[in-house]
Parts: sequence; structure tokens; C-alpha cells
Amino acid sequence: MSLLIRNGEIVTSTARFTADVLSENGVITAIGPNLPVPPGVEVIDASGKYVFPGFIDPHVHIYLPFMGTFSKDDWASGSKAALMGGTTTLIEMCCPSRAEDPLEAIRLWKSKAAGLASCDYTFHAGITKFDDSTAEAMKAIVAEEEILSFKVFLAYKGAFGIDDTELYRTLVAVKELGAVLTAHCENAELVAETQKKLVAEGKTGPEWHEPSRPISVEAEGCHHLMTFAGMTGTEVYVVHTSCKPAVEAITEARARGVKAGIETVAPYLTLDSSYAEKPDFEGAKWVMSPPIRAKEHQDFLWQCIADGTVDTVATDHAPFDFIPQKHMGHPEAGKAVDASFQATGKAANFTLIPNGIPSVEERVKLLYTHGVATGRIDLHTFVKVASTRAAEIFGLYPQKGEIAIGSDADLVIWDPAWRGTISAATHSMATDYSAWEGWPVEGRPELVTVRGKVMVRDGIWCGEKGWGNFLPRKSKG
Ligand SMILES: NC(=O)NCCC(=O)O
Ligand SMILES: [Zn+2]
Ligand SMILES: [Zn+2]
Repeated sequence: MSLLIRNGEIVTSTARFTADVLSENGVITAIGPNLPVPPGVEVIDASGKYVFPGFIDPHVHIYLPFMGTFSKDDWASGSKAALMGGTTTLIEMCCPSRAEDPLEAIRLWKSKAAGLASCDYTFHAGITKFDDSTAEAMKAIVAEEEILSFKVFLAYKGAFGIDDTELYRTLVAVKELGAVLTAHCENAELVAETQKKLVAEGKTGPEWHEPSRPISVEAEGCHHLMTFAGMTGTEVYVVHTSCKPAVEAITEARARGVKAGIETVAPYLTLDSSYAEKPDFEGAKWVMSPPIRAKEHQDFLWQCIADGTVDTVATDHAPFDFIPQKHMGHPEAGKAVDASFQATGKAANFTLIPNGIPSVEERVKLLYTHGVATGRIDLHTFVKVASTRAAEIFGLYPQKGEIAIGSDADLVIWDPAWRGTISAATHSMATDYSAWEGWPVEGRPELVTVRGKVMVRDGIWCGEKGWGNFLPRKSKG
């Protein structure tokens, strides 16, 4: 299977030039002008188009067991949606319950992707409890399962959340393994107490989700992690950073020598807190954690992308249907679905709305439309935050995130002249709504390859379920 992409404008995080790209047996074997056409090669004309390295989404959830339900996409629909949006590699958060062993969980989650994933993938291994067996399990996750990043939640008290002793021990173990610890940073106690207070005051609609986890609560979570990471010397990566004080807590720690990556996600760059305030429970569609913030934070995050403070733009794809899933927090419907609430005889409220927004398909188009096309960021920054930095931080570079001889032939031919509209009626994600319904987009991934195989052609799916490979990563330590 060989492919020659002719005359495209190749854009990477550092270079931009017009040339041909030849891929053979899944890898890039030649780059240059007027390459000869080997026999049996398919030739694709990319004149007037960009050729980008396949995009990487380092933070997704696939069929996540969460808040009494499961997020909608499985690996078949989730990876197809990713590819339709130009994303060729996914890194999924493996999120076991506290009762599960993290090593067994990784094996189980791997088995759920194999045979269904169309794009390549790896995992961040969730540590949701730290007991006498956890350090050994983490060693095996690296040595046997070839995973080099872990995940903790400083939020979700009573579910995925860990306490400070567990956080410290996890950081020590991650450092010893030469791995990276990714973290959801919000102060769990403050969230839990504020939720209780608001609900007791009768503040129960989706518009109260943001006030229940204000920017100070996220900033405290970030500061907390930075203090611990500073003590242990562990490399950390803060997922879904939503606001200025959170970014500042991390940049202050960086100045003290803490090695910390910063991720933001497409919803924070394009939406603001007014969405969760929409009447008649519609705001539930935009409930995610940390919450979508006031517009000023969105502007600040764009600046941080442009100046290099933010490393990656991911999605935190956690898709739930509006009906019935988001309605688990509806005053009437909620009663029927949550046993503990039923026992109280009270109406449900915003704390029972499954957190998350379907977004894996729209990230790259939104980043291009609202970043590149508006002049907020240049093309190199676009490639860097949507692909290359994730590969570098998570041990996949230069196999992924680059257009170079020897790199995987994950390529996106991008048509900057294309114009379209986002809609749940046409998206490939499994949810019944889009958070960006009716939004115009500029540019699209016209052709997408994974290891030289065309998965999307003329914007239409032509991929193969199960083509995706697990990406083993070796310890740097
Ligand atoms: N972010 C969110 O709202 N849902 C998914 C779980 C998580 O990443 O915290
Ligand atoms: Zn999270
Ligand atoms: Zn997440």
C-alpha cells in the first residue's frame, strides 16, 4: 500500500514548504519536489491544500463509566469520529473504579479498543486508589503494557478522586518509572461542600454547575498538584485547564523548576459560561468539569496558545446524550435514575448531570476556524498544539506528530477553502446533540491517512474498523 501526495503545502510545527510526500508500508519514505512515481502507487493531487501531520488528541474518554452511566462512543464510533475530524491518534484515559486493579483495568481497556479502533491509540493509566499493590501494578503497566503516562483526579470525591497520601505516593512511583502524571485539578472538598450549599439554597439548575466549581477551586487544584510535584520532582501535565488563575498557578510553578505541561480543550476556547445558563435545562448540554468559563478566560487561553504557554489543545471528549443521559440531573427525570436521591425524596439537580461534551470530531476544525482563520494563531502553532507537543510529551515523537522520513504516514490533506456547518445530523459521534450546532467552519480534513491507509476521502468515511494499532511506549527513565 503506497501513496504519493503531490504538490501539497507541507506544514509542520517548524517547517512550511511545497513538496511531494511518498509513503510506503505505512511510513514516510521520501519528501521532495517532483518525486518519481514508483509502480503501483496511488497518486493524490494536493495542490492548493495543506498537508499536516495527523492530529493527536491526548485526552479522550471512550465508553467511560461515569456518574451512573457510560459515555456514548465506543472505539468504533469514537475513532471514526476522530478521523473524520483529522485526528489520527487518540490517548484515552483509562479510569478504573477504586475497587479495580489498575493493571487489570489497562488490560481490559486495551481489549476494548483492539479490533474496533480505526485510528492508532494508547492510554493514560488511571490511578484511583494507592494501596500496597499499586506501585507493583504501575511497574507492570510500564514494563509489560508499555504505557508511559498515568492519570489522577483531584476531583470527583467518592468516585475517581484520590487523597493527598495517594497523590504523593503516585507521584513518587511515576517519577521512579520515568513516566508523566496527568491530573484533573480541582479541589474535591470545596466542590462537594459548595454543591451541597447551592442545592440546599434551591440552586439546582445547570447554570449552578459553574458556581459550584469556580476558578479559585481549579486554581487551588493546580497549585496543590504543583506543590506536590515540586516536592517529588515528577513531570506532570494538567489536563483541561480552563482559566487564567489555573494557568498562572502552573506557570508560577514552572518558574520554580516544576516540569508541568498545560492542556486546554476545544470547548474552553470556543464556548463561554452563558451556554450552561440557557433556559429549560438546555444548559445541561454544556456541563463539563472544570466548567466552561466567562469569555475573558477564553481570550486569555488563546493568548497562552499563541505565546507557547499552553502545550496542547485536546478535547476531553466525554459524550452523553441530552436525552436521557444529561436529563439524569433534571428535577423530574433525576428522581428515577439515582438511588441515593430517590431515598431522600428530593428532586434531582445539576450535580447529577453527567459531565462532558462530545467534541473529538470538531476539535481541529474549531481550532483552525477560530484560531488560524481569525489570525489568533499561526499554522505552526496550530500543528504544534493539535499534534506535535502531545507526541513529544507522551513519548510518541517522531513516530507521530511529524512529517519526516521514517515517521508514520499519518497525514491530513486540509482544504482551507472548504466551508461547512457543524450539526448533530451529520456528525459521526454517537450523541444526539452537538455543542456547536449550526456553527460555521472554515476548512476541513479532505483526506486522512493512518499509516498510509486512506481512512477519509473527499471528507467521506472510507476507513476500516480495527485498522488502529496500540502504540507501545518505552520508559525514558
Ligand atoms: N471533564 C468532564 O466533564 N468529563 C469527563 C471526565 C473528566 O475528564 O473529568
Ligand atoms: Zn477531568
Ligand atoms: Zn477527561
